[in-house]
Amino acid sequence: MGADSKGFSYSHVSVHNTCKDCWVIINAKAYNVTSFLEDHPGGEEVLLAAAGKDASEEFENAGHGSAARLMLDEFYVGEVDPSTNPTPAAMNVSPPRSEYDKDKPSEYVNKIFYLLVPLGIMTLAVGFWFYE
Ligand code: HEM
Repeated sequence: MGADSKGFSYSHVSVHNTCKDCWVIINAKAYNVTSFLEDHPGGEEVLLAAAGKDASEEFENAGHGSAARLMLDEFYVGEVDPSTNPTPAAMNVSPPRSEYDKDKPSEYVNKIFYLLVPLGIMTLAVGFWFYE
């Protein structure tokens, strides 16, 4: 199974996930970084953790500079067909909001409420004090 006109599938890349055969996907391109594991300035652990997977986000988040981006060419093995991506995140589909996120607005409203109640009581108390 190799790269056809659409490139490698995600499942093809996912089998290259060991220290002796390590590929990563960055921006829909597959890179064979096996020979680079020991030399990677960010450590081999991070590359191994991303082995066989889409590491686009991790790559961007690590703040790689132009040197790192230029190095990518050295390890390029082919395009990856985005339609074979098993995770929706990389296909730019935002995941459904979790239960936790759904609670967020009401938590915020609660906090304002807790602040407003003592403030209201204080205003009333000061009002009574002045009008007595
Ligand atoms: C083919 C892929 C990669 C190449 C060629 C590469 C190359 C480099 C290079 C040259 C640096 C030194 C700093 C710089 O020039 O920007 C670096 C740093 C770093 N890389 Fe990568 N990298 C790759 C993939 C990754 C991935 C997938 C991750 C995370 C999962 C990662 C995490 C890091 C981190 C955390 C540093 C910072 C190290 C520090 O500042 O101490 N890298 N990488």
